[in-house]
Amino acid sequence: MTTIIDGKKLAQKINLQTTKEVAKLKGQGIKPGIAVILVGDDPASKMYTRNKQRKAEKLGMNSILKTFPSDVSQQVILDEIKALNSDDTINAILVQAPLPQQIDADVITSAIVPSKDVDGFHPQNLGRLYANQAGNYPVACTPKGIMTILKEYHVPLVGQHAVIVGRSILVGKPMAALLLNEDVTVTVAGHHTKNLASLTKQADILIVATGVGHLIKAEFVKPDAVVIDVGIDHDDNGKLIGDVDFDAVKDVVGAITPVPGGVGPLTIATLMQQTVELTKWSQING
Ligand SMILES: NC(=O)C1=CN([C@@H]2O[C@H](COP(=O)(O)OP(=O)(O)OC[C@H]3O[C@@H](n4cnc5c(N)ncnc54)[C@H](OP(=O)(O)O)[C@@H]3O)[C@@H](O)[C@H]2O)C=CC1
Ligand SMILES: Nc1nc(=O)c2c([nH]1)NC[C@@H]1CN(c3ccc(C(=O)N[C@@H](CCC(=O)O)C(=O)O)cc3)C=[N+]21
Repeated sequence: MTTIIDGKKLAQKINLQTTKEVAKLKGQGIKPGIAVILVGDDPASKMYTRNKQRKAEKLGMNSILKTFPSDVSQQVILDEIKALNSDDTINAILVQAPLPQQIDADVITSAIVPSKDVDGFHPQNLGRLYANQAGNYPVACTPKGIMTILKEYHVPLVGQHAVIVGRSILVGKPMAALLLNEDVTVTVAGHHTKNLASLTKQADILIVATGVGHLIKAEFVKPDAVVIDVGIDHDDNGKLIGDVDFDAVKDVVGAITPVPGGVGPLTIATLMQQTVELTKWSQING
């Protein structure tokens, strides 16, 4: 029997813990705050940022959304980040990807103070993750949420082979580091990878984050593998689909995340959880 991983249920469990943490901080006169910067008017990005805002408010946090037109200059965004960096009511800053061409994502990423970098994109935070440093620092929410899934479902990690398809700073690279830090053997594939199916078929844990709808078919997976589908795409009828052909793959593998209702809800729940963590760490570090 294939386990269909219930991301919504797990997200609710995390949100409940977050609500309790927020209440505790409230007793100390502290309210966690998150700021989201959205550039342009892509409808999907708008919807996600609105969802994040609503969730933050529901959990009792401060949430502000700063929107800018798609032709905004890089300097305007940098000035906004500077203001948020020194705003004591804001503990977490997220700049929604993708950014328009005139803005250099690397410059933006490095401008966010590492202690408010809720996406874990800042080179200092990424470096600490890759070095497997002890201590408190933020990690990209989607990979961190996937680790929560793997642990909740008691997926064996040590010595297992994970194949990650996709190598972005948002998902693939931090995912690889998190798994390496847990003694998993990791292979990372991208669009140049030869014989993708023969590679993914070797995976005990297969994590796919490409944005190519239904890239992974039944012949790409090993029986009993654990399949984590990060991708968000739409089919010809506008229906939301993942990177994995769910109906074809689900009967072959041991466990699988659906889209929707898998990784997505965990990303949002982890974002909120990490906003609270950043708030607590800022109290410790002053
Ligand atoms: N559910 C959730 O919570 C989240 C979902 N997403 C979704 O996940 C997907 C990926 O996001 P993100 O990482 O930001 O995307 P990017 O576009 O930044 O990266 C996509 C990656 O996929 C690789 N890729 C593309 N096509 C292929 C292919 N045919 N075979 C193998 N590899 C391929 C690319 O390889 P190369 O580098 O070689 O070009 C690249 O590394 C998107 O659909 C996004 O919407 C993202 C974040 C959170
Ligand atoms: N700086 C930055 N950080 C991000 O984490 C980030 C980003 N930029 N840009 C875009 C991607 C995409 N992303 C998603 C989050 C939640 C769902 C989600 O909740 N999905 C629901 C479905 C929602 C629907 O119905 O469309 C689900 O899968 O169940 C999806 C995608 C975060 N991203």
